[in-house]
Amino acid sequence: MALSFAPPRVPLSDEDEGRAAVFESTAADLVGVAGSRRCATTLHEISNISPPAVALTMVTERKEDTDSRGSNEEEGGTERVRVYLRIRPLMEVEKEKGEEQGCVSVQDEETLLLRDPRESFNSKTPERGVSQSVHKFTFTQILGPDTTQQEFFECTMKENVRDVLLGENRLLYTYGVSNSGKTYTVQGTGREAGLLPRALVSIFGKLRGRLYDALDLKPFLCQGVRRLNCAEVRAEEVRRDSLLKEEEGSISQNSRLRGGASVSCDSGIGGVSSGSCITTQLEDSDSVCLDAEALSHSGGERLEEGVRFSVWVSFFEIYNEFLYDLLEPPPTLQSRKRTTLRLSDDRHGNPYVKDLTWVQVRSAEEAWKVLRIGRRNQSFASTHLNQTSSRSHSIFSLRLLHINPEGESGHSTHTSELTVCDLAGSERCKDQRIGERMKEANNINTSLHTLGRCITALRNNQSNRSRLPLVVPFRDSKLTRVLQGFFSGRGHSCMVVNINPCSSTYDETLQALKFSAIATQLVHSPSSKTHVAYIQSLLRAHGLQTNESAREEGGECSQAEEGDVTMFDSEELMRAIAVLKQEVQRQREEKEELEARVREQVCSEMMEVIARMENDFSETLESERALMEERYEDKIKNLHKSLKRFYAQEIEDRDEQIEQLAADLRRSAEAGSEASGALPYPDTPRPPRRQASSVCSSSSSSSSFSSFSLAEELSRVQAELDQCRSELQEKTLELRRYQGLLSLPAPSSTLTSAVDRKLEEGQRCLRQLRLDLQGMGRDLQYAERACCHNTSGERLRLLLANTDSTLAKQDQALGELQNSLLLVKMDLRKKTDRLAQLKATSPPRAPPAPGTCAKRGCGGAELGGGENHRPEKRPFLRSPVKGRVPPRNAPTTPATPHSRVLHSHQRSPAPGPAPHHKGRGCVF
Ligand SMILES: Nc1ncnc2c1ncn2[C@@H]1O[C@H](COP(=O)(O)OP(=O)(O)OP(=O)(O)O)[C@@H](O)[C@H]1O
Repeated sequence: MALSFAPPRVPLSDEDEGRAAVFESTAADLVGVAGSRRCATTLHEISNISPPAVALTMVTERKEDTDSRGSNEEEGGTERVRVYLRIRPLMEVEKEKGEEQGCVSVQDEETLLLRDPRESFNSKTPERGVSQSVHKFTFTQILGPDTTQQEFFECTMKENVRDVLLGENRLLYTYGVSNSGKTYTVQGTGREAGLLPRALVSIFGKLRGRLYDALDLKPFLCQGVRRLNCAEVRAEEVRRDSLLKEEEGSISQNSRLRGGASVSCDSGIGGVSSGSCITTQLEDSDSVCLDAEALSHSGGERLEEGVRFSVWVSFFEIYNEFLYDLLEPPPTLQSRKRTTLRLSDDRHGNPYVKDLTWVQVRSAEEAWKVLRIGRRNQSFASTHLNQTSSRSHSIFSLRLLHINPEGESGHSTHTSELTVCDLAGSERCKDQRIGERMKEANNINTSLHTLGRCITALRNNQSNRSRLPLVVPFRDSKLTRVLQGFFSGRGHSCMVVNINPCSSTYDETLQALKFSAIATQLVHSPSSKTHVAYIQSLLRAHGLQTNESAREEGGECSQAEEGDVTMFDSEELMRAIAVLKQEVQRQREEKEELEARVREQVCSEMMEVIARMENDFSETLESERALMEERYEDKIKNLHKSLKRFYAQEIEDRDEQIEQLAADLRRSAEAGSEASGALPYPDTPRPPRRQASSVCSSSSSSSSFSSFSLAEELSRVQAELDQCRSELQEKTLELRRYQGLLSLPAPSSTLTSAVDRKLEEGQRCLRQLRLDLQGMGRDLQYAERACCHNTSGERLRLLLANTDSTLAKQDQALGELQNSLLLVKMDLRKKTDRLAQLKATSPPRAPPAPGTCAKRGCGGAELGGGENHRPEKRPFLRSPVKGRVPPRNAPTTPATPHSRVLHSHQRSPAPGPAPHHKGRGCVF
């Protein structure tokens, strides 16, 4: 087994450290809570109001005191609970069993490392997914297996003894797994006396010559009873009994146990003889060897002159949640049942054991004998872990009565107490197979668990002062009730954790250490004495004077610093309560104000944060928007470019077509001029206007009317117009030919002039049409631009309306043109009639010369002939909008292509190939 204070002899190799996780189960980091600024501030505030009560009836060497406490003193005067760890050595038997697996190693004086052994429950059920883990614990001090009892006493108990002599209350309790050495630590064996006998020797060594004569105690008790609590009153009774029956037995007159049991105290053996080592022989098999001289002179404190002491001891156990007085005689055969004791609260609310026997002792030996008697009555049993396992929690208490018979205010008293608690060892219930042992184990574990809960709750209350304090479950077990006072400000506690390094009890050891890790975080509760000074200062601050302060002013020595609230009479207490209520009210108001301020600040900060967030958000949005805009600009540009390209191509194609048509036109015109008798109608088939407009209408019925269809329509219209123009030109030429052929009489010249007028009108209309077409071209370009820049339907609709109106105008112009042509036709018919009349009246003419239009009846004979009389049967010019000339009396309805589509529910004719017009026989 490797255990030392130097760097651990079983160090973790690099490899190990890499593999094994270290769980810091200690409060090393949280220890700061104890000395945290908040805690320190709180206590500092209290100490401002109420300066710490200066001790007692003793003059102490404070410097040394402070030095010796060293780092345990936290800032602000708060002291951390001291937790010592003692590791017992492995026994030979245990070594033979292979219990030594190096699971316990000491890193330094304060740090312990536990590494899971192979067979431990912890390694089988990995914690946080780590199969083998190392646990780290920190303690006030770690004492290894080589530590002697004397060293351990010096380290742990000596300070407690000094404090008790100074008038403080102290508790030392041992905690650990069964068979870990708790009883050995407290009581010791053979020459290895434990803490308790050493403490007794130390105390009595200090009190040598200062013990109060028991017979003289009576007047003091009468005077000082006001200052004693119930337990002390009980002690007084014991004392009285003892005095009344002093002649009984061989026990010395002031050493009598209640209930008849007596301790035979042979002063010849037990006397504290100066100088050498003494041995108190209690039983043949048991002896304790103490260096009394060394112990009695080990402290640096100096007792105050004139103060005398009276020492009382008690010893009881908590077995299966029942309290038994260990100084009571064991049950006889007749009365097998042990008497149980009850717990009560004194008038200050402090629990005490009712009817407990207190024995006044005058020497360490007497006290030790009392302890040994009690130990005889204690419950021990053999378990699988320990041959003499304690089955109960045993509590040994020593009370010091500080008496100052020559004090200025008469007999002043003060009580201090040293309690040493040897807790029963925790163990696994399943290991106990006997019913009684199992029950004991259950009760032991339950009470230890409650102790753990109390310490955890205390720790939480100390570390989270802003929250509502948790209820500390002291009442859940007898053990915690008995020890309650030491955790609530009546005194300080100190814990000794015992462990054995056996691997078989590793899991229990780990649990015990985890519990102790919580205890290391505890801070001692402020002394209840400070309440007295606090109340006094409060009353003084409110201009109220207590009797105590009046006495002080009268030159009397104050006892307030030593006393508790009982030193105030009821009136003073009522005043103090009223003042405290006011104080509570004031603090509540302050708190509310503070809360309101904090809320306001939080609100304003939140608003700022929200405003900042809003700004950031809007900036982000803005940048996003700019980015999007940029992106869409690019997209629009690209679209614009591609549209431009597309329409440029379209326009190019159209221009080509126009050029082609123009070329065709020129060719046909040339052909027409060459062959004057040729038919005046062009052969080029032309899609009917109506169909074109229907196609246009059908395309316009689509909601996504595109400019492409407009362009198509436009090109189609343009083609038609070109065709019309060419036909018109042809007809004009034909007319001129007719004019040339006819030598009209004078009255006919008026007719021809009218025809000319009409023709001019037709030409004007054509010009107008051309202009409209140009306008449409412009609109088309504008539409293209609109498509590139703004594709909104509204603008398209506007363009469409413009185009429609242009088309309507065009239709109208065409209609007018048609009318004009009809008039021309009528005139021509009249002319023909006139010619026929003229022919009939005039002499026959010579046959027409070759080359004239005999084929088409251009000659006079033909003109009057019936078979070739087609001109009057057919229209002179096909209407570009077939059937679109409304009847004269037809109602005026919107007739634009777009409006037709919008206002009509008739299906548009399906777009198809333009019907081929068969010659000039087409009827409009
Ligand atoms: N520091 C030590 N040095 C030598 N032996 C020790 C030490 N500590 C304990 N032992 C021995 O270990 C054995 C068990 O010790 P002890 O009875 O004190 O354990 P325990 O914790 O009180 O057990 P239980 O809780 O069951 O009562 C005893 O034989 C004791 O002498």
